[in-house]
Amino acid sequence: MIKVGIVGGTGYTGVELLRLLSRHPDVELKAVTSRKEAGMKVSEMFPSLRGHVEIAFSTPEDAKLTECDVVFFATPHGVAMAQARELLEAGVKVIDLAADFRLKDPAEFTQWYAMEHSCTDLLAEAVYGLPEVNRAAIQKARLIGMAGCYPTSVQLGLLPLIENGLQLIETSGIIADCKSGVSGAGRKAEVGTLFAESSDNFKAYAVKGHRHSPEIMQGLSAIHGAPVQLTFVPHLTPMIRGIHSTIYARLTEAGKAADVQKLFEERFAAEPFVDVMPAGSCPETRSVRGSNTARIAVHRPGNGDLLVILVVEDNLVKGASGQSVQVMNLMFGLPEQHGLDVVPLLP
Ligand SMILES: NC(=O)C1=CN([C@@H]2O[C@H](COP(=O)(O)OP(=O)(O)OC[C@H]3O[C@@H](n4cnc5c(N)ncnc54)[C@H](OP(=O)(O)O)[C@@H]3O)[C@@H](O)[C@H]2O)C=CC1
Ligand SMILES: CC(=O)N[C@@H](CCC(=O)OP(=O)(O)O)C(=O)O
Repeated sequence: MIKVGIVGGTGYTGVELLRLLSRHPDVELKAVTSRKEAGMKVSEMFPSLRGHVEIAFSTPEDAKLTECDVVFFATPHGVAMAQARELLEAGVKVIDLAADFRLKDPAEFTQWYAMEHSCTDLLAEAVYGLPEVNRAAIQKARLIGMAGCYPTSVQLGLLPLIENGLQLIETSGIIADCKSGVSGAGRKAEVGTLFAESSDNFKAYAVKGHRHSPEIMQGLSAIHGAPVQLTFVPHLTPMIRGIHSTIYARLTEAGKAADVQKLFEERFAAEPFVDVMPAGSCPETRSVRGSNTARIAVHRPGNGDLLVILVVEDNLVKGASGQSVQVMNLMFGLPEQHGLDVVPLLP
């Protein structure tokens, strides 16, 4: 059994990890932390886990994390980088759901996250947690910086078109118009996520620049092998879960001649968690709710030169906790689907 620790078990991604790992056949939950709720039984705080999770929250200091095989950080940015070195030195694998190990350039990290990076020497070793791109490296890794929620959807939507230098779309001027449910902002109290503020309302935010822009461009440029430029605009929608990304890209002459539907179907045919929908489809966020699946549809309106790619995912599952369980499975040589065989919840 893999001994698992979770730092930050009271947040939305933490409780989602608990939900998934409690059904995982190869996992033993050793420690779940909360500074505020230490001592309380997990199932007392989250009755949905009664009968599934028996342990109580402990403080990060009392949690005996060095006795685990792997520790997930479901914490705000800046927490994992303070503890990663000690855990790695104790032989514990680290999976950070926050952004501490996503950006390779520490100056860029400081620019977007307004804090110094405290272990820049680990940045080169850290592997970006997006299995459809980095599967082989993840299998060998001991430190993972999980892909962000929006960046997962945008990179999956563009992957088949630009991989390994492919020139099927113009690699500058791409637009990613993305919408997220409110759980994307986390469980902490904030005015913007109050019911009266976020329900019956719809708005863009961070239009001037969102911290996922550099992550998306770093990832796409690595996939392409040359710079990729994109404008990313996030929106807050009155849903609880879900991300819907609409990506606009201009086809090159080679792209106009290609069968893009077939290209997507073939690229993702062997991927357990990416579903390419039939031509003409419009995927809905509720078709992936609670599951680790991303669904993609490709359109070419009016047979023109603009490609429109639609991607939906559950921000808390494929966008965070589910994908990190997928990554854990790869790191421990387990079947990728273990613990993730969940049918989406309707309505
Ligand atoms: N929500 C989403 O859709 C996604 C979130 N993420 C990322 O995952 C991380 C967690 O997000 P989310 O679950 O939404 O956040 P929440 O705000 O819901 O939860 C944060 C958790 O971290 C704990 N925590 C806060 N500060 C510290 C600290 N200094 N040391 C130890 N524990 C701490 C909190 O518990 P306590 O204060 O009691 O210790 C709480 O359990 C974030 O970095 C986020 O960016 C990634 C993808 C998607
Ligand atoms: C709706 C909402 O507020 N979403 C968050 C993104 C989700 C998140 O927490 O960020 P990571 O994926 O980087 O970990 C935001 O825009 O800041």
